[in-house]
Amino acid sequence: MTSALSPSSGLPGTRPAAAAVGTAPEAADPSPSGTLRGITVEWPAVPDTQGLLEYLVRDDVLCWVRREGGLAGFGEVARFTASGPDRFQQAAAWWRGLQSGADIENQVGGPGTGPVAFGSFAFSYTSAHQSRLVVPEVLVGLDGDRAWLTYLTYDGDAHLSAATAEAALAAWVEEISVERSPDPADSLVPGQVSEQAYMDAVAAGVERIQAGHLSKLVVARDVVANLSTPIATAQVLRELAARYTDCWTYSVDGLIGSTPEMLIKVENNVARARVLAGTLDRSRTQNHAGESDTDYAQRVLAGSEKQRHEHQIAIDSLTRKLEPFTTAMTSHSEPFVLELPNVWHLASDVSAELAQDGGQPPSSLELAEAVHPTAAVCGTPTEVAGALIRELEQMDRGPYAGPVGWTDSVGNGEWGIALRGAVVESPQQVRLYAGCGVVDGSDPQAELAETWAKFRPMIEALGLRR
Ligand SMILES: C=C(O[C@@H]1C=C(C(=O)O)C=C[C@H]1O)C(=O)O
Repeated sequence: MTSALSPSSGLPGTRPAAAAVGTAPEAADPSPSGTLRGITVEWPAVPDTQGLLEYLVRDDVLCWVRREGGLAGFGEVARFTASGPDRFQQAAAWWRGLQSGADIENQVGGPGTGPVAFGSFAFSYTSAHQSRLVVPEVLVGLDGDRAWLTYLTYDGDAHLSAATAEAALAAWVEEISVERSPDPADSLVPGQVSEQAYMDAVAAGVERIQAGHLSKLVVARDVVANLSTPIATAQVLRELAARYTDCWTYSVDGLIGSTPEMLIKVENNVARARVLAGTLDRSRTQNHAGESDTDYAQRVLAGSEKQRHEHQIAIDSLTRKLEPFTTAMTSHSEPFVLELPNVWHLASDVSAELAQDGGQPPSSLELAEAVHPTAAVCGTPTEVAGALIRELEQMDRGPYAGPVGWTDSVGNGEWGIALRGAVVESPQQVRLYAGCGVVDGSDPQAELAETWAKFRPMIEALGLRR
């Protein structure tokens, strides 16, 4: 297990582009010097037309965006990295420590105001990948008609006001990242898990399920995009956010994507989750004459014993892990069909009142740790599935299928599951990940096809073809 801590003095606009996820963490630094100071002010200047998408202009933007709302962060005043089984607890302790000495004037209040950390956590406690929390210097937040701007600094002489916050933001967005056009020389090549290896792993998973070792397993693979010119991350994020409006578009330090699955959201003592399991590729289902798309998806997904079984396993795993933290929990009695541009999913929304243990409800980060990994991305039982994933996939998932999102200083936050995404390993190399739930009766060829449907959002946003 390792951990590293580093601050940055962060004059507005002076930091280089954020390191890609695949690179080594910055050298450990003892602690940020001085006091973290900050201000959150109302921000009436967010444009009506595209909302937060207007701020996805730099490749190093930190973001969490859905339907024009969410958070966009610039620069960096502090970061924490860790790996191993304690990565969540270490990150939570560091985050609490950072707050305890901070001097913040929060004129707005509510989730996402005051200091915010964006984060991404490795799927596995065995992963070499560094989980991280990154605290931006400037943050723009938009939630319905509430918009705010936060400016943080370790500079004891900095004047904190709406005007200086605005100037700090202006300095960051002055320099806009270049766009790129698709190039015929761009290519998509097999990653660590070839198509054949993937199908073999699915078949082996089905055998173990039939032998009674477990009831569900999620098997994933990767493909690599080799780009002839550097990726234009901001452009990719804007495309994802504009197209996948029901998803949460994320960007944390080179981990980018648009996830349809909410692991856990905490807002004022209420926790919510969106559980997905059960998938139908929309591109393969053109001919269902006489039946509407929705009826067709409803019949094939909700009407399928196999899909419902897989879905129920995923819900049970979440509710079982969430239950100890709650006083009441509700979920749809029937899953609904979530329509995305690439696929339909069977979906269930869960919401729960959080228990106030000694006056303090659990934070979003604590809950993310408690519920990760759900059966939607690992399997059931968790330990058996986790060990089998390591044995069969033979790849380090890194941050794929781990929690990605943000937390504020009072524990509100949103942690999605890092799906339908990619890791920018270098400006011209991007690794995409996708996986499928395997149960008794799963067909390796069909699961392979489903991974292509799940790669599609990133493939298209990168301007590639299969
Ligand atoms: C594992 C992924 O997706 C998960 C698996 C699903 C399934 O098998 O039906 C559906 C949604 C997600 O919970 C992925 O997108 O990589």
